Amino acid sequence: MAQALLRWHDAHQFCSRCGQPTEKNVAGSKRVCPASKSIYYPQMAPVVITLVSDGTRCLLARQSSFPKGMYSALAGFCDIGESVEEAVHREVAEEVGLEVERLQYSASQHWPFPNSSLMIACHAAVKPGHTEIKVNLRELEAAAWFTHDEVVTALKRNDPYTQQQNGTVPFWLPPKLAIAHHLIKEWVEKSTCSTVPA
Ligand SMILES: NC(=O)C1=CN([C@@H]2O[C@H](COP(=O)(O)OP(=O)(O)OC[C@H]3O[C@@H](n4cnc5c(N)ncnc54)[C@H](O)[C@@H]3O)[C@@H](O)[C@H]2O)C=CC1
Repeated sequence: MAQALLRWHDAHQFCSRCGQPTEKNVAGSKRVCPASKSIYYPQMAPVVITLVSDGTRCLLARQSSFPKGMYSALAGFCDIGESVEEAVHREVAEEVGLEVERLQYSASQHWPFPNSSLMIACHAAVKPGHTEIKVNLRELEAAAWFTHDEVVTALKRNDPYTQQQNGTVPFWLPPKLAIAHHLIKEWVEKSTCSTVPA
């Protein structure tokens, strides 16, 4: 978190109104422009991350920039004016063409990479009978439904690169520090898909 704050100070040394240098306050919680009197506060971008389930399987996806074999839950930045619920519906529809319902908040996390984001993690159920994935190839490389057993096995893979066979890295999941890991583990442990209220 400290690094994220230092990066923000570094990138906000000048006033965007008048171009004059800004000054950091003693606590480092804001910057002030002595010329225009403008005050600048560190910013965090809200991001929704959603684990979609069809009752027995969960949907995981990967971007081409991810390490080989790694799949995660669907994530995306909230647009201005959007609620968390609206962002979840829009992101899932945009990325995999599915409609979701019964959203359930799970947890949140500050994520400093590449800039400060507030990750808001939710579970959601796909509309019954409408599970066909249409991968948006501008955003994702692949997306698929994974069974409970497949996810349990993947969670146990700490170092997938040592387990590769014929040069193929097996399916693996984000590390423990990522909220995506928490969301997936929660789904496995509590069978969240079946406990989401009807
Ligand atoms: N902690 C975790 O478990 C996870 C964290 N993440 C983080 O969530 C964030 C969003 O994930 P993705 O959509 O996959 O990221 P992404 O990096 O693929 O960004 C998608 C698009 O959003 C745009 N964008 C970048 N910053 C923005 C901002 N502040 N506001 C609005 N749009 C912005 C970019 O131009 C890009 O086209 C990333 O920062 C990623 O690192 C993603 C998955 C898991």
